[in-house]
Amino acid sequence: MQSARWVELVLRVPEARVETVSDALQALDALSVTVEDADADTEAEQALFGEPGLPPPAAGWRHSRVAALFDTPAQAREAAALLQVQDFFADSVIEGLRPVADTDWVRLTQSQFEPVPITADFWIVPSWHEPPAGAHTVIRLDPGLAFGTGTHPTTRMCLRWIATHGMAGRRVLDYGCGSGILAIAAAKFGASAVDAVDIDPAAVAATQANAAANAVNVRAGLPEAVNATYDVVLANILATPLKVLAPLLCAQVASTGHLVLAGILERQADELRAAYAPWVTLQVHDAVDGWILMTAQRT
Ligand SMILES: C[S@@+](CC[C@H](N)C(=O)[O-])C[C@H]1O[C@@H](n2cnc3c(N)ncnc32)[C@H](O)[C@@H]1O
Repeated sequence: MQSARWVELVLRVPEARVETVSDALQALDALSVTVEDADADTEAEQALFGEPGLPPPAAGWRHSRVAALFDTPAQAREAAALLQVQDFFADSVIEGLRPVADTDWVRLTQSQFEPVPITADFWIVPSWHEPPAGAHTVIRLDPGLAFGTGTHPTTRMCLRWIATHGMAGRRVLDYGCGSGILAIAAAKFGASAVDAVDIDPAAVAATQANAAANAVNVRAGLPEAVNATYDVVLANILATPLKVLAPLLCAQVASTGHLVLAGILERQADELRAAYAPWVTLQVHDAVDGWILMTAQRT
């Protein structure tokens, strides 16, 4: 059994008061203050993020659960008593105190990232795990700043496509590379040259580091760096940017080359097909958890 190391004071606070209450908790010597959606997983839950390029539907949650960490229960109770007599606290509620165990945070985080199977013998394996028996192709990847640890269905579908479509000798472009996972997979499966680009410089740096850690050759850079055509162009972004990028991505697919698109929801298949129709005929190749993989081959 782990003993309680700290205590958390938990409050329910309306949107307009979150900043004031958080500031007051800091002033009352809280070690940390965290804010989450108090209505999460209920009918009252509201999305805060819109589609890319569109404004968010709301600036903040209607009600927040504010949790302030204190060293001792006495400090937490004293903070609660002081807050309760403030005018700005009138429409907030004290939900209670809860003990916080002294956890091994590194181990806890690591335990949430297990090896991910893509096919029977192709696995994504965090550096602190031994590769499973029978894993002939392994990408070593730790959760980091960039998207793409192999756990998201869109990434897994792209990886499965790469693993089952013979990359040997092919020139591959990973457009929107994130962690570089697709580029690294293409290189591991024998691609002769792999370029990876992203608008986010942190993703470019992550791709370079991850490629080096996996001992593969990937040329990573910003999108402006691309001026060639490829046998395979992979882009796991989202439907809206994919539609905008249609002419550019199609221009990068060589004759008889493949275009592989992910980040698309099932209901968006027709819009994507229409956006790419002037150049290629997209087809749904795979589907996982409401996401689809769309592919096309240039003639
Ligand atoms: C969903 S992540 C995919 C990462 C990785 N390729 C994977 O499959 O897991 C999308 C990436 O595309 C990048 N991105 C978004 N819009 C882009 C654009 N217009 N041009 C290039 N990269 C873009 C983002 O910065 C992000 O790293």
